[in-house]
Amino acid sequence: MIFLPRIVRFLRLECASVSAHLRRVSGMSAAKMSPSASKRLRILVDMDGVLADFEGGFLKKYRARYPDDPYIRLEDRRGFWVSAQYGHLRSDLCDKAISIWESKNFFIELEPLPGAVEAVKEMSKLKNTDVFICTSPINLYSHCPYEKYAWIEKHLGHDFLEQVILTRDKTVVSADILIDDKPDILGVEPNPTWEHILFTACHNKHLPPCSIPRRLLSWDDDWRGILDSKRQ
Ligand SMILES: Cc1cn([C@H]2C[C@H](OP(=O)(O)O)[C@@H](CO)O2)c(=O)[nH]c1=O
Ligand SMILES: [Mg+2]
Repeated sequence: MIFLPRIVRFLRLECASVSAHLRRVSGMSAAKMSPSASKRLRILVDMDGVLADFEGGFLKKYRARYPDDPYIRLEDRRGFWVSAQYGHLRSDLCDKAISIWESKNFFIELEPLPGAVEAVKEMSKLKNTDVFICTSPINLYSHCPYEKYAWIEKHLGHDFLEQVILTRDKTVVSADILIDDKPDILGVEPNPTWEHILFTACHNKHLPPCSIPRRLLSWDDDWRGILDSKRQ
């Protein structure tokens, strides 16, 4: 009986060194291997342009509805607001562009961006990691908020509905990271708690590096490394 505490201590030390060894050989993140060793992270993941292909879905439906009007190829997109660039092309095209995302079924029918669903599912399973979808609805609320929830249920599962934050002002939400394709995320809070990671999209890929935050080029890029860098 007197040896029991020693045996327990020995086993604890052995477990710790085996775990450190496994981490070294597998290259696994600290979060996954050792929950107590790393900081808990709260991650906000934007929806349109990060999980759902807003730009691709828009162009497809715009061309189908207005086949005789000019359009902007995805490689020629500049600036976050689609309607602004269409309005510059020809003034009546601004309203035509808006009519696309104000239509029923626009948001629910958006395709997931490559790797997005897999990445968010994996991220949400990491130890010490809370993942929320943080998305802004359009003000015409007849379809968009409902369809955003329906999209999340369809692609990420019913349980993910617990993780949804609908807000027009992301600066008031507190988190460690916000992954978002909008270059300027402004609101009433001048100093949001999160670091903005700019998710590359057709409309922002030409911005000069000095004017923007850290980037995630796609879901194939090293999002795990970005999370780990915030746990230190
Ligand atoms: C009007 C417009 C909206 N959106 C997206 C951004 C918002 O979603 P999200 O916050 O998930 O990125 C939503 C409402 O503005 O539609 C664009 O991405 N480009 C546009 O031009
Ligand atoms: Mg977005």
